[in-house]
Amino acid sequence: MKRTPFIAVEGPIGAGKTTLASMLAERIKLPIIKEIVEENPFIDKFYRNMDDWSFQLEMFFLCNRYKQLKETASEYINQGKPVISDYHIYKNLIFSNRTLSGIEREKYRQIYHVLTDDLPKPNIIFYIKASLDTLQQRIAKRGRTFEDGMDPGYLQQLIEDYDAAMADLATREPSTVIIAIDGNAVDFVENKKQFEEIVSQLKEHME
Ligand SMILES: Nc1ncnc2c1ncn2[C@@H]1O[C@H](COP(=O)(O)OP(=O)(O)OP(=O)(O)O)[C@@H](O)[C@H]1O
Ligand SMILES: Nc1nc(=O)c2ncn([C@H]3C[C@H](O)[C@@H](CO)O3)c2[nH]1
Repeated sequence: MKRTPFIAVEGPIGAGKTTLASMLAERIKLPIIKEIVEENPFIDKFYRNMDDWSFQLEMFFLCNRYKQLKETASEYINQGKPVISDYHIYKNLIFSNRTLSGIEREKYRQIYHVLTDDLPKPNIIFYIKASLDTLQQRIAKRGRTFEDGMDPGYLQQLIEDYDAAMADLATREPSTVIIAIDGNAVDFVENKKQFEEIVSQLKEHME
Protein backbone atom coordinates (compact mmCIF):
# COMPACT_ATOMS: atom_id res chain seq x y z
CA MET A 1 0.00 0.00 0.00
CA LYS A 2 1.26 3.52 -0.82
CA ARG A 3 2.37 5.39 2.29
CA THR A 4 1.11 8.86 3.14
CA PRO A 5 3.94 11.41 2.86
CA PHE A 6 4.79 12.75 6.29
CA ILE A 7 7.59 15.26 5.71
CA ALA A 8 9.84 16.79 8.36
CA VAL A 9 12.53 19.43 8.07
CA GLU A 10 15.31 19.00 10.61
CA GLY A 11 18.70 20.39 11.53
CA PRO A 12 20.37 22.20 14.41
CA ILE A 13 19.23 25.53 15.86
CA GLY A 14 18.84 28.23 13.22
CA ALA A 15 19.49 25.91 10.25
CA GLY A 16 16.40 27.21 8.45
CA LYS A 17 13.82 24.51 9.26
CA THR A 18 10.80 26.77 9.66
CA THR A 19 11.84 28.82 6.63
CA LEU A 20 12.18 25.81 4.31
CA ALA A 21 9.11 23.98 5.67
CA SER A 22 6.98 27.12 5.16
CA MET A 23 8.32 27.63 1.62
CA LEU A 24 7.62 24.01 0.67
CA ALA A 25 4.16 24.06 2.25
CA GLU A 26 3.25 27.12 0.22
CA ARG A 27 4.86 25.91 -3.00
CA ILE A 28 3.18 22.50 -3.11
CA LYS A 29 0.10 23.36 -1.06
CA LEU A 30 0.64 21.21 1.99
CA PRO A 31 -0.69 21.77 5.49
CA ILE A 32 2.12 22.70 7.86
CA ILE A 33 2.69 21.84 11.51
CA LYS A 34 4.98 24.32 13.23
CA GLU A 35 6.88 24.17 16.47
CA ILE A 36 5.43 26.26 19.32
CA VAL A 37 8.27 28.52 20.45
CA GLU A 38 7.11 31.84 21.80
CA GLU A 39 4.76 30.51 24.52
CA ASN A 40 7.43 28.29 26.04
CA PRO A 41 7.69 29.39 29.73
CA PHE A 42 11.06 27.71 30.34
CA ILE A 43 13.22 28.60 27.33
CA ASP A 44 14.44 31.90 28.75
CA LYS A 45 15.38 30.34 32.07
CA PHE A 46 16.97 27.35 30.31
CA TYR A 47 19.39 29.47 28.31
CA ARG A 48 20.36 31.36 31.46
CA ASN A 49 20.82 28.24 33.59
CA MET A 50 20.81 24.89 31.79
CA ASP A 51 21.63 22.80 34.86
CA ASP A 52 18.52 23.93 36.73
CA TRP A 53 15.99 24.08 33.89
CA SER A 54 16.79 21.31 31.39
CA PHE A 55 14.36 18.69 32.69
CA GLN A 56 11.40 21.08 32.79
CA LEU A 57 12.23 22.42 29.34
CA GLU A 58 12.67 19.00 27.74
CA MET A 59 9.41 17.76 29.30
CA PHE A 60 7.58 20.84 28.05
CA PHE A 61 8.84 20.29 24.49
CA LEU A 62 7.97 16.61 24.67
CA CYS A 63 4.40 17.17 25.89
CA ASN A 64 3.73 19.83 23.27
CA ARG A 65 5.15 17.77 20.45
CA TYR A 66 3.30 14.67 21.61
CA LYS A 67 0.02 16.58 21.51
CA GLN A 68 0.81 17.96 18.05
CA LEU A 69 1.89 14.56 16.76
CA LYS A 70 -1.31 12.90 18.00
CA GLU A 71 -3.38 15.55 16.24
CA THR A 72 -1.24 15.24 13.10
CA ALA A 73 -1.85 11.49 13.11
CA SER A 74 -5.62 11.71 13.47
CA GLU A 75 -6.22 14.78 11.29
CA TYR A 76 -3.80 14.00 8.45
CA ILE A 77 -1.68 10.85 8.32
CA ASN A 78 -4.35 8.34 9.39
CA GLN A 79 -6.69 9.89 6.81
CA GLY A 80 -4.12 9.57 4.04
CA LYS A 81 -3.45 13.34 3.89
CA PRO A 82 0.19 14.43 3.44
CA VAL A 83 1.59 17.00 5.84
CA ILE A 84 4.87 18.84 6.47
CA SER A 85 6.37 19.73 9.83
CA ASP A 86 9.30 21.96 10.81
CA TYR A 87 10.59 19.30 13.20
CA HIS A 88 10.76 15.55 13.85
CA ILE A 89 9.77 14.35 17.33
CA TYR A 90 13.09 12.50 17.44
CA LYS A 91 14.76 15.84 18.15
CA ASN A 92 13.59 15.42 21.75
CA LEU A 93 16.09 12.61 22.16
CA ILE A 94 18.84 14.54 20.38
CA PHE A 95 18.49 17.52 22.71
CA SER A 96 17.76 15.60 25.91
CA ASN A 97 20.80 13.36 25.43
CA ARG A 98 22.85 16.53 25.40
CA THR A 99 21.13 18.45 28.21
CA LEU A 100 20.13 15.70 30.68
CA SER A 101 22.19 13.14 32.54
CA GLY A 102 21.82 10.22 34.92
CA ILE A 103 18.39 9.27 36.17
CA GLU A 104 16.67 12.27 34.59
CA ARG A 105 17.91 11.31 31.13
CA GLU A 106 16.78 7.72 31.60
CA LYS A 107 13.37 8.76 32.97
CA TYR A 108 12.88 11.14 30.08
CA ARG A 109 13.90 8.48 27.52
CA GLN A 110 11.33 6.06 28.91
CA ILE A 111 8.55 8.64 28.85
CA TYR A 112 9.51 9.57 25.27
CA HIS A 113 9.11 5.96 24.14
CA VAL A 114 5.84 5.38 26.01
CA LEU A 115 4.34 8.50 24.45
CA THR A 116 5.62 8.25 20.91
CA ASP A 117 6.40 4.65 19.90
CA ASP A 118 2.93 3.91 18.49
CA LEU A 119 2.52 7.23 16.65
CA PRO A 120 3.37 7.72 12.96
CA LYS A 121 6.77 9.25 12.25
CA PRO A 122 7.95 11.29 9.27
CA ASN A 123 8.96 9.15 6.28
CA ILE A 124 10.68 11.94 4.30
CA ILE A 125 13.22 14.09 6.15
CA PHE A 126 15.10 17.12 4.87
CA TYR A 127 18.19 17.43 7.01
CA ILE A 128 19.75 20.90 6.79
CA LYS A 129 23.40 20.78 7.76
CA ALA A 130 25.33 23.99 8.40
CA SER A 131 28.57 25.13 9.99
CA LEU A 132 28.78 26.82 13.37
CA ASP A 133 29.54 30.09 11.65
CA THR A 134 26.45 29.93 9.42
CA LEU A 135 24.18 28.96 12.32
CA GLN A 136 25.51 31.77 14.50
CA GLN A 137 24.90 34.30 11.74
CA ARG A 138 21.32 33.09 11.23
CA ILE A 139 20.55 33.01 14.94
CA ALA A 140 21.89 36.57 15.24
CA LYS A 141 19.89 37.70 12.20
CA ARG A 142 16.68 36.31 13.71
CA GLY A 143 17.42 38.15 16.95
CA ARG A 144 15.50 36.20 19.60
CA THR A 145 16.50 37.69 22.96
CA PHE A 146 16.69 34.35 24.76
CA GLU A 147 19.26 33.08 22.23
CA ASP A 148 21.63 36.03 22.78
CA GLY A 149 24.96 34.77 23.99
CA MET A 150 24.24 31.11 23.24
CA ASP A 151 27.32 29.03 24.10
CA PRO A 152 29.10 28.19 20.81
CA GLY A 153 30.22 24.92 22.43
CA TYR A 154 26.58 23.89 22.92
CA LEU A 155 25.74 24.70 19.31
CA GLN A 156 28.81 22.84 18.00
CA GLN A 157 27.89 19.78 20.07
CA LEU A 158 24.37 19.86 18.65
CA ILE A 159 25.78 19.98 15.10
CA GLU A 160 27.69 16.79 15.85
CA ASP A 161 24.76 15.20 17.72
CA TYR A 162 22.50 15.84 14.72
CA ASP A 163 24.98 14.17 12.36
CA ALA A 164 25.21 11.11 14.58
CA ALA A 165 21.43 10.97 15.11
CA MET A 166 20.63 11.19 11.39
CA ALA A 167 23.15 8.43 10.61
CA ASP A 168 21.57 6.33 13.35
CA LEU A 169 18.06 6.97 12.03
CA ALA A 170 19.14 5.99 8.52
CA THR A 171 20.39 2.65 9.86
CA ARG A 172 17.37 1.93 12.05
CA GLU A 173 14.75 3.07 9.53
CA PRO A 174 16.12 2.28 6.06
CA SER A 175 12.75 3.02 4.45
CA THR A 176 12.80 6.64 5.69
CA VAL A 177 14.08 8.98 2.99
CA ILE A 178 16.68 11.39 4.39
CA ILE A 179 17.71 14.20 2.05
CA ALA A 180 20.70 16.17 3.30
CA ILE A 181 20.92 19.84 2.30
CA ASP A 182 24.19 21.72 2.61
CA GLY A 183 22.91 24.86 4.30
CA ASN A 184 26.22 26.67 3.75
CA ALA A 185 26.14 26.24 -0.02
CA VAL A 186 22.45 25.93 -0.88
CA ASP A 187 20.49 29.12 -0.43
CA PHE A 188 16.86 28.10 -0.90
CA VAL A 189 15.72 31.59 0.20
CA GLU A 190 17.50 33.71 -2.40
CA ASN A 191 18.24 31.19 -5.12
CA LYS A 192 15.04 30.16 -6.90
CA LYS A 193 16.73 27.45 -8.93
CA GLN A 194 18.15 25.80 -5.82
CA PHE A 195 14.75 25.92 -4.14
CA GLU A 196 13.09 24.34 -7.18
CA GLU A 197 15.63 21.51 -7.06
CA ILE A 198 14.51 20.77 -3.50
CA VAL A 199 10.87 20.90 -4.64
CA SER A 200 11.62 18.37 -7.42
CA GLN A 201 13.33 16.04 -4.98
CA LEU A 202 10.34 16.20 -2.68
CA LYS A 203 7.83 15.57 -5.46
CA GLU A 204 9.84 12.59 -6.65
CA HIS A 205 9.70 10.99 -3.21
CA MET A 206 6.02 11.80 -2.71
CA GLU A 207 4.96 9.85 -5.79
N1 LIG B 1 19.02 29.72 3.31
C1 LIG B 1 19.00 30.81 4.08
N2 LIG B 1 19.71 31.90 3.73
C2 LIG B 1 19.71 32.98 4.50
N3 LIG B 1 19.01 33.12 5.65
C3 LIG B 1 18.27 32.08 6.03
C4 LIG B 1 18.23 30.87 5.29
N4 LIG B 1 17.42 30.01 5.92
C5 LIG B 1 16.99 30.65 7.02
N5 LIG B 1 17.49 31.90 7.08
C6 LIG B 1 17.26 32.88 8.15
O1 LIG B 1 17.89 32.34 9.32
C7 LIG B 1 17.09 32.54 10.49
C8 LIG B 1 16.75 31.21 11.11
O2 LIG B 1 15.85 30.49 10.27
P1 LIG B 1 14.67 29.60 10.85
O3 LIG B 1 13.93 30.32 11.92
O4 LIG B 1 13.92 29.06 9.70
O5 LIG B 1 15.55 28.42 11.53
P2 LIG B 1 15.06 27.15 12.34
O6 LIG B 1 15.96 26.03 11.94
O7 LIG B 1 13.61 26.92 12.16
O8 LIG B 1 15.39 27.59 13.84
P3 LIG B 1 15.05 26.91 15.25
O9 LIG B 1 15.99 25.79 15.41
O10 LIG B 1 15.33 27.95 16.25
O11 LIG B 1 13.63 26.49 15.24
C9 LIG B 1 15.86 33.33 10.01
O12 LIG B 1 16.11 34.69 10.23
C10 LIG B 1 15.79 33.03 8.52
O13 LIG B 1 15.18 34.08 7.79
N1 LIG C 1 16.86 21.97 24.97
C1 LIG C 1 16.04 21.97 23.93
N2 LIG C 1 15.30 20.87 23.66
C2 LIG C 1 14.47 20.78 22.58
O1 LIG C 1 13.80 19.76 22.36
C3 LIG C 1 14.40 21.93 21.75
N3 LIG C 1 13.70 22.22 20.64
C4 LIG C 1 13.99 23.47 20.28
N4 LIG C 1 14.87 24.00 21.19
C5 LIG C 1 15.37 25.38 21.21
C6 LIG C 1 16.23 25.76 20.05
C7 LIG C 1 15.86 27.19 19.79
O2 LIG C 1 16.62 28.04 20.65
C8 LIG C 1 14.40 27.28 20.22
C9 LIG C 1 13.40 27.18 19.08
O3 LIG C 1 13.58 26.06 18.31
O4 LIG C 1 14.21 26.21 21.13
C10 LIG C 1 15.15 23.07 22.09
N5 LIG C 1 15.97 23.10 23.17
